Amino acid sequence: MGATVKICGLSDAQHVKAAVSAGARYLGFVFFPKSPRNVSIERAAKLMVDVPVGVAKVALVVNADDALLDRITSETLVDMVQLHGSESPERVAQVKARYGLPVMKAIGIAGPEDVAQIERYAGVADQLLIDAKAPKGADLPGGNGIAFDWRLVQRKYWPCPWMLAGGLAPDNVAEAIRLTGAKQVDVSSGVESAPGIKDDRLIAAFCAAAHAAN
Ligand SMILES: O=C(O)c1ccccc1NCC(=O)[C@H](O)[C@H](O)COP(=O)(O)O
Repeated sequence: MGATVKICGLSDAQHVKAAVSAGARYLGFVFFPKSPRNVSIERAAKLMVDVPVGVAKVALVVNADDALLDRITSETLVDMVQLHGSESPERVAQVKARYGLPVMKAIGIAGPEDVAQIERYAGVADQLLIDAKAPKGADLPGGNGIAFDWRLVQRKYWPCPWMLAGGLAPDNVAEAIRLTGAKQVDVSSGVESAPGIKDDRLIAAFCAAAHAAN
């Protein structure tokens, strides 16, 4: 059966092409200046033009205000917004209403108390990104290459689609899918040769492993 793949943190045409060729169905573009994967709106706009129909272009933001989202949504061909900060369920609803785009809300998981938070968003977000919680004091709220205990979300049911993320890589994604039952997976660091530098071969290997998993 296999899982659908999102490759996050793309910032150049070569790796966009590699992700599309490998069969990724979501491409993430990070608009967060502290990130090594940050892209300008102008650059993202150019990268999104050549993405084929059927592959979703996801704009990742962290506690973004309307001014930033107004620019991203009007100047690029973005298909979905990923909220990766401490946005409330009300903010998720506002973003959906204002831009008419589907919203994916990221939830950081470290323990059972975080899993309980998922319920607050499951009725309002179009998708959930169930990710590892960033360590205290980390510069980035995501993209840290850290896994959480997958048993915390094993065979859970939520009333909206969800994606598993956090520390996934070509050599552990099949096991993560098997254990959690995830139908969608997201990766950033695990397909990089250095922070922010994607690797075509790792992208292909990750997609192949996720697609073959059951
Ligand atoms: O990737 C980033 O640099 C980033 C920066 C700020 C907020 C979120 C970020 N990434 C979020 C993602 O969707 C990552 O793909 C996800 O956290 C998994 O990352 P990784 O563990 O590195 O595969």
